[in-house]
Amino acid sequence: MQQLLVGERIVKTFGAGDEKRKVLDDVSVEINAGEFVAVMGPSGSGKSTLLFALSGMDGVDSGSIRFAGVDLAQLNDNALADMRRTSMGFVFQQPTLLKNLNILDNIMLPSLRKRRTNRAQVTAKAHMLMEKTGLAGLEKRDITQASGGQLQRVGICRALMSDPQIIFGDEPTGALNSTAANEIMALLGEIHRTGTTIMLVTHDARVAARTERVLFMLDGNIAGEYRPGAYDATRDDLKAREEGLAAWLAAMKF
Ligand SMILES: Nc1ncnc2c1ncn2[C@@H]1O[C@H](COP(=O)(O)OP(=O)(O)OP(=O)(O)O)[C@@H](O)[C@H]1O
Repeated sequence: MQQLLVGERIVKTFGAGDEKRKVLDDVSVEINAGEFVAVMGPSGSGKSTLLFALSGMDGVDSGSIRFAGVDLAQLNDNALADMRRTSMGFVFQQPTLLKNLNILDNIMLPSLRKRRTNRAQVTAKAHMLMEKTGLAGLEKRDITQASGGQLQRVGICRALMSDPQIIFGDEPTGALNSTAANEIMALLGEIHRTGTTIMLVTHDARVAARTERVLFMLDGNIAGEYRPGAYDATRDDLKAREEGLAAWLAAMKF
């Protein structure tokens, strides 16, 4: 399989003097094109920091990050922002949406900010994504009137507008009840099946069990990895995957 994202010997510290803390401590990681990866680990182990570093949202002290063969350190701020906008999608625990815009406009907004935008094409694409993600009919709905699961779908549609090669998710199901979380994971599974690479930080073993590879972070490094199996798991073997992952996490003392 072809590598899409490669982090080598990443070190990242926060603070200074006595407060100085190495949050990423010589982390190396490779993500292949088309993979579905979860990052788990105790609170404060560096999961979000790793995600931010790999996506170029935050700089690192040392080490290298290559995305699609491009060393992020070689890009200036504009080129890096461009790469994030065109090739990466981001889904957070709570999507940052504008309250004075309806669902459709929230999905379209980042795409309309780009130069040389064809509004009709952007609108058609937003409608297509809303259809695919079960939001059809809610175009004009005020976002204050949408459920948590619907808002997360809006965030996912927005992330998909640029046809990203990779989607980074930081606890994308963290604010949802289990039904909505399952629906969002099913949706991410469908997106993955179309070839999009996905990397999710999650505390939820049921979420991680639906991915192909689970990285376990401890004290700023990857302490181990587990493969629940190929993604196209049936409902029947999901339970077995969850049990297998739970046993592995217990062995990792999580
Ligand atoms: N901007 C920052 N400035 C200072 N310290 C930070 C900053 N961002 C993160 N940290 C610290 O780095 C450590 C790792 O944070 P990070 O958010 O990566 O952990 P995490 O594993 O994602 O945790 P959680 O599961 O609680 O979200 C924590 O101790 C955190 O307080």
